[in-house]
Amino acid sequence: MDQSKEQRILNSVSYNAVKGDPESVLDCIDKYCSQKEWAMNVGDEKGLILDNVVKEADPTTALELGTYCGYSAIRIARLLKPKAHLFSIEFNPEFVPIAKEIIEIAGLSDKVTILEGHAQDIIPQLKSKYDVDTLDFVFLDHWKERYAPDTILLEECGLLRKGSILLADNIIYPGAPEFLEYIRNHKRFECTNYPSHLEYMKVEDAMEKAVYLG
Ligand SMILES: O=C(NCCNC(=O)c1cc(-c2ccc(F)cc2)cc(O)c1O)c1cc(O)ncn1
Ligand SMILES: [Mg+2]
Repeated sequence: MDQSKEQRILNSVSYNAVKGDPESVLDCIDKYCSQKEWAMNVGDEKGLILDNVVKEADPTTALELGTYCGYSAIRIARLLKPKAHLFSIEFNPEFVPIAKEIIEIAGLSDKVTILEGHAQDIIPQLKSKYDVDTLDFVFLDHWKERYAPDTILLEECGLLRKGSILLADNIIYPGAPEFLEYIRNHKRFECTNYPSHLEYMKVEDAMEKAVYLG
C-alpha cells in the first residue's frame, strides 16, 4: 500500500533532521511542506506567534488539541522549563505513531504525552487519570467546530485558572466563527487577535489569544 503524506513527512525528518535537535526537525518539516507537499502544520510564520505566547505563558502544564505530525508539540515542548509537561490530544489513529516518532527524533519524548482519542472524551479525565491540576496554556488546533464546545468543557472541568492562556489557530482559514463569537462575548476572557497567513501559503489567516480572567 503506498505511503501517506504524513509517513513521507516522517521519512524526510528521519533522513534529514539532526537527531535531538528540535530546530532542525521544525526546519525540515517546514522545508518539506513548503517545497514538496502542503500539510496542516502551524508552520513557521504562525509558529513565531505560538512561540511568543508560550514564552509569555511559561507553562508548567500545557495542553494541545490536535497533534497531527507533532510540529506544534515540538514548538511548544522545546520552550518548556525542566519539569513542565505538554499533553497533546489526537483523535486520528494514523497520525499518533507518526507524531510520536517525529517528537522522539526531536528528543522531546520526555516532555510530551500524546493522548489518543476525542478531546471531549479525554479532557474530563485529565485531572483524575493524568494528575493535572490546572492548565497554564492551551493550544487549539483540532476540528474548528470543536474549539468552542471544548473550551466550555475545559472551564466546566475546572481546568482553567486565573491567567490561563488559550491560543487558537485558523481563526480566518478554515475559520472558527462560533469560537470567535463565543470567546469575544464571554466576559471572563480577554482576547487578542494576531493576523498572519495560512501555513506555507499567501492566504490570510489569524490566531486568537484568550486569557481566562477567573
Ligand atoms: O484533527 C483533526 N483535523 C485536523 C484539524 N486541523 C485542521 O483541520 C486544519 C486544516 C487546515 C486547512 C487549511 C486549508 C485547507 F485547504 C485545508 C485544511 C489548516 C490548519 O492549520 C488546520 O489545523 C480532526 C479530524 C477528525 O476527523 N476528527 C477530529 N479532529
Ligand atoms: Mg491549524
